[in-house]
Amino acid sequence: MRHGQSTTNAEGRFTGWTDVPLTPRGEDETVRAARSIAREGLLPDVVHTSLLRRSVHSADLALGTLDRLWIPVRRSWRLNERQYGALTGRLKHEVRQEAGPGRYRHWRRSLHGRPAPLPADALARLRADPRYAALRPDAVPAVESLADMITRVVPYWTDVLVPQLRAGATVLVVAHGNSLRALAAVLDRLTGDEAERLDIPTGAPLRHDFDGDLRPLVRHGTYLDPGSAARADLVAAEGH
Ligand SMILES: O=C(O)[C@@H](CO)OP(=O)(O)O
Repeated sequence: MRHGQSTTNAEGRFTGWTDVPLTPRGEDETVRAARSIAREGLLPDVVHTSLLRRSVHSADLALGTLDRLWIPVRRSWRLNERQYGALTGRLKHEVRQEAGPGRYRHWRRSLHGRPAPLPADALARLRADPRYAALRPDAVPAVESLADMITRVVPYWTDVLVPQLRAGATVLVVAHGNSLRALAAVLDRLTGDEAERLDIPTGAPLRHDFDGDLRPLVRHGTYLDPGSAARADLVAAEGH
């Protein structure tokens, strides 16, 4: 599940690694999402979040609603949102207007598109953030493409999520639009075109069941709430 709506989502800004809170609507989305998880009988045995508060808080709200605040939690920078570099904090509609629809789409959704990097002072501040202290400084990126994100997410899938799934656990990942696109690219074995067309709405649980070889039974998974596909189209249209 992607976190609930954040303050910068509501403003229509690129967010990336900026640590912004949820809006009241985002909190509400997350509680509703947890209710659909409960209706589906999918009580998680373990939860994973990024190091950003919109993911952490969404997971807490969901687990609180499910009365599962006690389950093991693992947080990782590998699940953080994509580093959007110089686009961080910018209004999407302004960027689209300045750069044109083709470049905007290339930067936002293509496999290899990378905008300009984060300015040096902003990168230095991020690298000094105590939450990234255990990382090699160059692991905190100045900008990332979706392909870079896939490289970042693969070890988490292989070393952390796969062993839990193999052990039969129901695993809840509460992360971000682009870290979840990267995870979907890995587990659904998406082509570049498919990854480019994938948009993930906030607070919409997406269910994946796997066979013994960890291949998804339903490619692309199934949204618990049937209205989620229409909400994904709204994400695609952001900035238009
Ligand atoms: O701003 C961001 O970090 C992401 C998610 O909110 O935006 P986009 O959907 O445009 O990749």
